[in-house]
Amino acid sequence: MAAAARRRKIVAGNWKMNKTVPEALALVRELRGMVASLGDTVEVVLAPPFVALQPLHIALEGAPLALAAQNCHWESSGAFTGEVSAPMLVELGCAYVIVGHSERRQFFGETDETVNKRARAVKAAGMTPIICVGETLAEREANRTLEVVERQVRGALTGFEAKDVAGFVLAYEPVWAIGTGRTATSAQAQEVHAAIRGLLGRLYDGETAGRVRIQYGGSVKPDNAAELLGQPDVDGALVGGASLKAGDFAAIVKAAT
Ligand SMILES: O=C(CO)COP(=O)(O)O
Repeated sequence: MAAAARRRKIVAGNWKMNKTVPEALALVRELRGMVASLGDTVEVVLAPPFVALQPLHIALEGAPLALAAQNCHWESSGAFTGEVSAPMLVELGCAYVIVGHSERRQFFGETDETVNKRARAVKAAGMTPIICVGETLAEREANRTLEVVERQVRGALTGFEAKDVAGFVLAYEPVWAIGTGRTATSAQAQEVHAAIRGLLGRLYDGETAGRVRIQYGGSVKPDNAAELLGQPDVDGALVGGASLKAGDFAAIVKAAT
């Protein structure tokens, strides 16, 4: 597809609930040099825990590494003990916010509706949502993968216009591949990515569908990244475990160049 050439690959490290602030700073010190030497053909994003955002924002000044938060609330302020809002994250230098990660859907009651509300708050604050979708093993085995993923994409994008969506990042993360070492094959990933892009074409238009970047996530490692990232509709990776080691993460970024 001609549009693929216009999509700059995006590799993001989702650190989940890992790394204290000193550990986060140490990892970034190692990563900075490794990633800088790879040029700017790939956009590189780090999603540390909330508490490390401010220190990393300072540490990353001038570095070609963007920051993402792992979640945010949909209200901009108020009586929501323990929550963090989108305007607060902008202040800390976040360009992206991950919304709807399967761990949040599984453990924290996230629904298609709340994912949509969070994505709206992210957009309203001037950041870009990285919207996660993906089926469970039971859903895949019941041949419901595309139905589930399409429902999640439609739900997350409710109320958005084409001009908003064109800049969004979606992440296809099959739940059975997350943290299991069991990666989707490149063919399985490409099938779902192409289906998502087809849906975007139906919901909006071909131009918009051609611009949305769709990451794959789920046990992406240095030894499988090139194969996955070589698929025509795979525009990057959302990396969990392997993003906690500078050498592994840099190798995955390199595979995207
Ligand atoms: O959930 C993920 C990224 O958001 C993937 O995690 P792993 O790379 O550890 O499988």
